[in-house]
Amino acid sequence: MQGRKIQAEVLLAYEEVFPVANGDRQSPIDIKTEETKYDPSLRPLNPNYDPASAKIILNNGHSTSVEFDDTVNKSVLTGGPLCGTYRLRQIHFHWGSNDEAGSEHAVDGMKYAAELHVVHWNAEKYSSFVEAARQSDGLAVMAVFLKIGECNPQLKKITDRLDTIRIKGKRALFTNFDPSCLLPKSLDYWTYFGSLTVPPLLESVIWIVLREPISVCSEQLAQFRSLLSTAEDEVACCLLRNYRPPQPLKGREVRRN
Ligand SMILES: CC[C@H](CNC(=O)c1ccc(S(N)(=O)=O)cc1)c1ccc2[nH]ccc2c1
Ligand SMILES: [Zn+2]
Repeated sequence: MQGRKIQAEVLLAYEEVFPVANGDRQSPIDIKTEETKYDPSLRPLNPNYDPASAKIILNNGHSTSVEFDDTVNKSVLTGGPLCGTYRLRQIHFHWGSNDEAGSEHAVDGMKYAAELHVVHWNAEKYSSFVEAARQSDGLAVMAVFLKIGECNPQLKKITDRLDTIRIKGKRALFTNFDPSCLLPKSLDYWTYFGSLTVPPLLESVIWIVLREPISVCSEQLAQFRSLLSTAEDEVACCLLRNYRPPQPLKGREVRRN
């Protein structure tokens, strides 16, 4: 019982530091497909990425990300639920300590093995990512579920580089990469208003969750788990899981195209 008491106290402290953690539009959520609403005004998604925008692959201690040059409108997302042009900033992944869980969003209570996030910001209205991250329509994140199955040859371009960035803070050149290669055939989606799923949990994200998953094999997930959450001078600790559990919907609507 002692453990539970401490855990509750830690959780309380966390919510005191990040009151928004209890906000009205927190992410991720469990998408109850029967309650989603078809919206004929939703347009097709139109990702348009230039592989030359890819710059580096990074281990930031809580995930691995590929960072893109977001100083010009070279790689953008338009269409879908979005008004205007959202500029690609980075992609990153969430996974679990085993193949049974690891995605952040769930579908009718079911979790996938992992989840890819493609992060964009509203460069039409705001002058930087950090400024956009404080606005209710500042960010647009496309989420793609990773389902256990065949090894994914496109994902291999990323998992094959993870051994060069095992330690937190490590980065390596990573260019000539178009993240569209990680998208499923169908770009059908659900969309809702939410937040970052990592502190500072800012409520500035228009979420676009693709309905069709892509494949990943156990060996590729094991490579993600072998990343370290610790820096050079610290005792090595593997990044076994980095997903936030689903948060209360608080009356929000989830629309589908
Ligand atoms: C504004 C926060 C940001 C760091 N965090 C992120 O970029 C981020 C992006 C996406 C997601 S998810 N899982 O929801 O897709 C979670 C976190 C960030 C970026 C630059 C900064 N410079 C100073 C502070 C600072 C904070
Ligand atoms: Zn994420």
